[in-house]
Amino acid sequence: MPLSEYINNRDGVAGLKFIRRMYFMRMLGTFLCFIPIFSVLSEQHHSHGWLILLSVNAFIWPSVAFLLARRARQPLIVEHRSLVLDAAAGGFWIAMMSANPLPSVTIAAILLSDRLAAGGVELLRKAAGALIIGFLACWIARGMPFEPEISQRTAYATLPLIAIYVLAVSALTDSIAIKLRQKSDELGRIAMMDPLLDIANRRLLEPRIHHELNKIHQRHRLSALMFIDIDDFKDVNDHYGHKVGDSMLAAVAEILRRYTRQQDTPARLGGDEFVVLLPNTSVEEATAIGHVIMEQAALLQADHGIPYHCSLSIGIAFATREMTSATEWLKAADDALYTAKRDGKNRIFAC
Ligand SMILES: Nc1nc2c(ncn2[C@@H]2O[C@H](COP(=O)(O)OP(=O)(O)OP(=O)(O)O)[C@@H](O)[C@H]2O)c(=O)[nH]1
Repeated sequence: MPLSEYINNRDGVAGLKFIRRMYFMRMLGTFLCFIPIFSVLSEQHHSHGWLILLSVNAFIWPSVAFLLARRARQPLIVEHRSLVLDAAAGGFWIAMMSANPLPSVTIAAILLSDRLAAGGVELLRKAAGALIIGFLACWIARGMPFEPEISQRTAYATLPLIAIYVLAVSALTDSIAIKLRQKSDELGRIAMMDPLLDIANRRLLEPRIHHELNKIHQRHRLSALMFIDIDDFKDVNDHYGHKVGDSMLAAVAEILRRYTRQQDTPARLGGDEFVVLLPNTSVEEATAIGHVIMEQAALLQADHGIPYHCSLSIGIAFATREMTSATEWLKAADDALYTAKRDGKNRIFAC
C-alpha cells in the first residue's frame, strides 16, 4: 500500500506526522544527494553560482516544502507536488553532472522508488515524467554533454546515499508495516464485537461453537450452550424508551462478562438475545451459572436504577455427538429457551 493511501485513511494529526516524516526523509535525501553532486560539479569546474543553487536545493528547499505542506489546506496534494518537483530537480542535477553514470543512476533510482512507495504508480509516473523533463531541458541546453568517467572521490561520495538512504527507507517502511498490522488487528477485533455492547458477536461465537463441537467429537465431554432472552423487553422500550432499553442490554452484557468463567464465551446474537458457550461444563455447573446470571439481572433495578424489573429466561442445551454444526446446537438451545418462555418465563430449562 502506498504511503499516501495509508495516510488518506487517517486523521489530520497522522497527516501531519506524515508531512514531518517526509520532511526528515527529504532533508536526509537532499543532503546525501548533495555530496556526490557537489563532488562531480566541483570536479567539472562548474561556477560557484551552481554550487550555491545546489546548496539551496539541499539545505533550504526541504524546509520550504515542509512549510508549504503544513500551511496548505490539502497538505498531501502539496506534498505530492513537492515530491514531483524533487524529481524534476533530480533530473536537472543529473544533467548538470553530464549524466555521470554512478551518481546519476543512484539518484534517479532512489528518487523514483521513493515516489513509488509514497504515492504508488500514479506518483511514480508523474515523478518519472518530471525527472525526464528536468533532465532533457537542462541537458539539451548544455549541449548534451556525457561524462562517463567516475573519480574514486565521487564513487565514495555516492556510497552514503546508497547505504544510509536505503536503510532509512526500509526503517520507515517497517514502522508503517507495524502500524498497519496493529490497525488490521484492531479492525479484526472490532469485527468480532457487538457494536453497542462490549461483548462478542455471532462472528466470534460461531467458530468457537464449531471448535467445541470438534473437541466433543474427539473426546467425550459435556459442554453447554446457554440461550438467554430478556423477558418482555419490548415493554421496556415501549414504556421507558430505547435509551433505557439499551442500558438494560449493556447491564445484562456486563453481568455475562462478570459472572461467566474465563473459558466461557458470552455473546450477543442480536436484539435482546444472548448466548454463552460453556465448554467442559456439567448440568449442575451450567444451571448454577444460569441462576447467578438471573439473580444479578433481578438486582439491576435497585443497583443500576433501571426503572423496570429485569427477568431472564434461559435455555440450556448440551451438545450431543450427533450434532455436526453450530446451527444445530444453537437451535437446540433456542428450543430450550422457547420451552422456558412457554412455561411462564423467568426460569431455566435445560435439556
Ligand atoms: N433498546 C433496544 N431495543 C432493541 C434492540 N434490538 C432489538 N430491540 C428490541 O427488542 C425487542 C425484542 O422483543 P422480543 O424479544 O421479540 O419480545 P419480548 O418483549 O422480549 O417478549 P418475550 O421475548 O416473549 O419475553 C423488540 O422490541 C426490538 O425492537 C436494541 O439494540 N436496543
